[in-house]
Amino acid sequence: MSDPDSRTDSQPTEGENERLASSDVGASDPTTEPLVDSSIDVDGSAASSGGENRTVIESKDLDVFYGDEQALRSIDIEIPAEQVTAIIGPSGCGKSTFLRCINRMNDLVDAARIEGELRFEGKNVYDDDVDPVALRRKIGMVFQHPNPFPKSIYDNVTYGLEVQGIDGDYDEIVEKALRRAALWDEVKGQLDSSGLDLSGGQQQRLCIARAIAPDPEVILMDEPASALDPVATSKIEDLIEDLAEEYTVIIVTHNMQQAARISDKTAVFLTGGELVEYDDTSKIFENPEHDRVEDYITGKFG
Ligand SMILES: Nc1ncnc2c1ncn2[C@@H]1O[C@H](COP(=O)(O)OP(=O)(O)OP(=O)(O)O)[C@@H](O)[C@H]1O
Repeated sequence: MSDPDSRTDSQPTEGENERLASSDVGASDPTTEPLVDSSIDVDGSAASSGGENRTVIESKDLDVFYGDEQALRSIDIEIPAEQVTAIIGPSGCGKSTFLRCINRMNDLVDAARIEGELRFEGKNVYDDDVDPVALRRKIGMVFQHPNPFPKSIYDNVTYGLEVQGIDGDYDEIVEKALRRAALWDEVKGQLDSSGLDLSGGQQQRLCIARAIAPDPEVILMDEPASALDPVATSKIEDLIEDLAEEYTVIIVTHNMQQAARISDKTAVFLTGGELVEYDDTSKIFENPEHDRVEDYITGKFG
């Protein structure tokens, strides 16, 4: 086991809130080493054209270590565009670690070391010429606990646009993002109110609006509903399914019913950081290939 004191949990502490929220919308983190200047060509790559089920995220032989501890082992996966992919597995199997590799959030963890490839639109995001800030504009993130800034609802949504220097009609972008996050009707008369005055479920939808305002291609969600009540959870689940019409959504969840309800594909990670099975969600839940996966799905362990 790794030293618990050296661990930065996948869930941000209060003090890390702004730092991570800045990162979820692509802001530079001044507390880390300078990031590479050049930009990833995320718009023009040949890999970005293609039909249904084109691969957006692909890992090849991906290993992740925290110090001497290996958290992920030789992960090979191809994640399709505009679908919901769920990542499930018991606590500590590396789900959040994998998610954080995709938009290089692990750069913020000093002890983390990555080997192998993690491709976005065919480009290895760990190449020297990739700018993590540009990458995070294309790959937004939503965390377990809603983490709006202590700013107005409007400013929460525009935050990522400002830090990334994105021009445009902010009023229009804010309305579109809030509509997309199924929050507009509830907040349109109070855009100047603090985001912190919203309910937990509304705060999480505000964080989703903040993540989609810069117009990403991929949205990563780390247990986005686990801190919410059943009604708020149901709204977030409906929203996730809607978002997949336009975005590629990758969600870590402990809730197997949730994975079965909302995802198209499911990846099952098991203890030791292995990806044991990855397939259509119906196949994983109805007829998995591996006994260990069946045991996990049926609650024999985990
Ligand atoms: N910042 C860190 N420093 C050191 N070890 C870490 C760090 N983050 C995660 N780990 C270790 O890596 C392994 C995988 O952790 P990770 O949080 O990715 O698992 P998980 O499947 O998301 O767990 P959970 O479901 O409990 O959130 C665990 O052994 C964990 O202790």
